[in-house]
Amino acid sequence: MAMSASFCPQISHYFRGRIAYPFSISSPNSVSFRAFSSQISNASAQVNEATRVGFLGIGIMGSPMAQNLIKAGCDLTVWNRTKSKCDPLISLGAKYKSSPEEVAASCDITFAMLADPQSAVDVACGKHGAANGLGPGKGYVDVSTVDGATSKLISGHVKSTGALFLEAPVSGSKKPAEDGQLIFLTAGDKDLYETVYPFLDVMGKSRFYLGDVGNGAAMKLVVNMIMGSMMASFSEGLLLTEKAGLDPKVLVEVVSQGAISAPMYSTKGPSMIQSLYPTAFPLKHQQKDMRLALGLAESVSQSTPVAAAANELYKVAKSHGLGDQDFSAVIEALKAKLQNSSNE
Ligand SMILES: NC(=O)C1=CN([C@@H]2O[C@H](COP(=O)(O)OP(=O)(O)OC[C@H]3O[C@@H](n4cnc5c(N)ncnc54)[C@H](OP(=O)(O)O)[C@@H]3O)[C@@H](O)[C@H]2O)C=CC1
Ligand SMILES: O=CC(=O)O
Repeated sequence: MAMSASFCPQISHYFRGRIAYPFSISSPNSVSFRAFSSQISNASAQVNEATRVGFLGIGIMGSPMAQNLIKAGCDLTVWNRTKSKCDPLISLGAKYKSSPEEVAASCDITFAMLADPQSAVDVACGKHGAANGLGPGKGYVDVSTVDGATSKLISGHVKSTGALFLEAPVSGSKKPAEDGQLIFLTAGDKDLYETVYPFLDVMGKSRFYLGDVGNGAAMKLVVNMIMGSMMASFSEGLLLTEKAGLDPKVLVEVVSQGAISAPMYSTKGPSMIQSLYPTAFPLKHQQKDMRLALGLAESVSQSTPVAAAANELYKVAKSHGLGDQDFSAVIEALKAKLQNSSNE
């Protein structure tokens, strides 16, 4: 889907003290909407403390996001499949309910941060799922990374109750989640976007409103497709440096000073050199995102050979039991390939 965007800072305007940039995006496939981007500061984020907020899915991302909502003074109710992960939040003042349905029934706005499409659908639409507790005047905000079709399915269930729906996947990992520095890629009910943006501002540093449900999911998948390919390529570079008799630590330094510098190389490179992969973004989720991004590309008949090759590496890494390690462990799949070819 070839898109053209015109970015017009000269018509930027202040939006409740935050810098906001409206800009138009049109696509030959008939998508035409006004995207809205806003850069924000957590310090100025003001939440309505009377709003009852729910949070479903207390994993690597959900836990710090929920913690930031509590710190901002939110009346927060949490649920997680594995209840023990809620305990630290309960000790910080969160309430607990024993099903997504009960959380949604007792809250005005419910956020969900689930692993993948299946869990996002189960939690929203399954037995005792959130949709059973939703109704007019309520909102459901799914911040999980899923594909557009899944998001539309969840939206349909939510909206059939009379509630509003917003998809809002995030770019940014464990540390940005802890620091309230996530980037929200939202789409769906604009009224709900207007209601929840103060809560997004507590958890993030910027937000984009991208129009119809599916556009936020698609943007997130494109970003993660690029990220997955970058990490696979960086892994090849680290191993090639070593094979060529050079110091990979110097490669990390050289890369950090040039045009291809990216925080991910500087933060993950040193531990990758030591074969350490402390989990910030689980490899199984990166492979899920590559798979969903390839599905998106297929749906618009775009060839993505680089991402397809990278996806194969993530699949190999997963098959070696590395799914719960950080996605930088993809380098181990390349090491295994090198080992196999040197044995031949
Ligand atoms: N980690 C990262 O850097 C980032 C992750 N994301 C995306 O955010 C989402 C969450 O990621 P993250 O927090 O890292 O992942 P985790 O694996 O740490 O957490 C996943 C969450 O989903 C829950 N879950 C999984 N399966 C089910 C199920 N069948 N029914 C109910 N709940 C289920 C887990 O519950 P339980 O605790 O019981 O297992 C847990 O709360 C993913 O979509 C990921 O792609 C987006 C940006 C960055
Ligand atoms: O989805 C992962 C991220 O770092 O963003």
